[in-house]
Amino acid sequence: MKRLLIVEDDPGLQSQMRWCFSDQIEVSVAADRDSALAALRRMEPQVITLDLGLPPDAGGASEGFALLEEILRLAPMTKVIVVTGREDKENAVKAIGMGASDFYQKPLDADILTFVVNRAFRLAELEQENRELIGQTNGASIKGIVAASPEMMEICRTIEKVAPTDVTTLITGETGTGKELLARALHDLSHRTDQPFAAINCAAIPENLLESELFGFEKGSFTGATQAKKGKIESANGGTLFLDEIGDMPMALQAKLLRFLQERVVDRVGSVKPVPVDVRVVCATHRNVQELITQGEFREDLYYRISEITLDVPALRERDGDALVIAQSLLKSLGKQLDRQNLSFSEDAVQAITSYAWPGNVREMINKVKRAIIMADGKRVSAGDLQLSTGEGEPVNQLNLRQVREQAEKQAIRQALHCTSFNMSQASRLLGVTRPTLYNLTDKYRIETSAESPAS
Ligand SMILES: Nc1ncnc2c1ncn2[C@@H]1O[C@H](COP(=O)(O)OP(=O)(O)OP(=O)(O)O)[C@@H](O)[C@H]1O
Repeated sequence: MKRLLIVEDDPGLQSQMRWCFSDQIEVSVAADRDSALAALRRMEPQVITLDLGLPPDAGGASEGFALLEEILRLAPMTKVIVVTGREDKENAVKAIGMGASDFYQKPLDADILTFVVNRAFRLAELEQENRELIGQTNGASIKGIVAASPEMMEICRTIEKVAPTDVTTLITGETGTGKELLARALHDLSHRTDQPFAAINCAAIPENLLESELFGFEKGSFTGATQAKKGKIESANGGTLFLDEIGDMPMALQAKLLRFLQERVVDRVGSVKPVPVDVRVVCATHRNVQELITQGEFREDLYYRISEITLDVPALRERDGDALVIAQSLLKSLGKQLDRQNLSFSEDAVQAITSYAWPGNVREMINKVKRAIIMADGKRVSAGDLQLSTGEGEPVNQLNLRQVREQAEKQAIRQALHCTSFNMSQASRLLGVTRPTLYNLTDKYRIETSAESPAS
């Protein structure tokens, strides 16, 4: 059923708008922020029309913007159409920038309003279908990337599309989220795969050495330069150059890098003869580049050059289901390396892995799992071995009770399956449901029912 929420404080307009929609659409009306949020939680509308001028700031737009932000935080998939006055173009543009999907200008025109709302419903429907399709494809198909979440599936699919092209790609995300791994995947899946992949960490090399590391130098160009040396860019010729922590590159070098990206020639330090180089450039940073630009620490023109495509890698805690599949995969691979095979996680470990926030992401997980493999007594790895507490996760920022219940159900099912080594009969007994019910639930939540890691 299509569900529309109209947020409008003018009773006359409320009823006029209501009349525009057929019986096929369930319409609710809210006149202020609190009742709009209550309706959002209760009915989960796919589309909301939002008058920006709400009380107590009916003449301005501050209350409308605050509500828009809150709606998109709680239910980011909602299509919000902002309603503004005829002269209010600036606010409409600002709202679109914040994530509203469309805008509509008063006075009311029933035909245009129905058209805009129907278009938003269609968009919501297509996005939902797309999410379902992504959910049906199992696991990440890219070698070395373990993932189960729709977020990472989408990233893998983008990587597959982008890899064969030469577009300069910027990968952003917290430390340890797998940015370098994805950069390597871009290289491996490209026609450059047999050529070099040269990586350089711009934050790890002192400023005065970075230039010669990147661009190389000629013999005698500075004290100690007893012979000429190729830089990283040249050594990546034919292949891929990975510039890690690009946000930390000093301003002076940013200018030189920009010149290289525009002209595709390298000027070695101390040389007057530019060398042509053919590389595909992939950059990564954990820093907020927009902020760096505002603070004058990063060149805006360079940003546009390096971000022809941007991949935002979500933190591990934001990826539904990834923590457990990655932990399982690490237990297997690191267990083999450390000669402690056939280990499994205990129930409290599974619980702790799914509820911990993983601030250091996969890198932190690698350290914790490695430690746990060494510390575990017997065949079971406990939450204590992982140095994790077994406290319950707080259901913060959840939309409503249904969402909290679904998260809890998914977590309990995954836990039961892992604890019983994917024996459906035992898992269903553990959960107090019948086997068919468990199958229905694993289908509903698209939970893996075999021990096979969904991707590797
Ligand atoms: N989805 C994943 N599946 C398997 N291993 C992963 C995954 N994501 C990250 N890793 C592993 O975690 C470690 C950290 O990943 P990586 O170095 O790519 O992160 P990063 O985002 O580049 O980190 P930093 O910003 O600190 O450089 C690597 O050993 C990588 O192989």
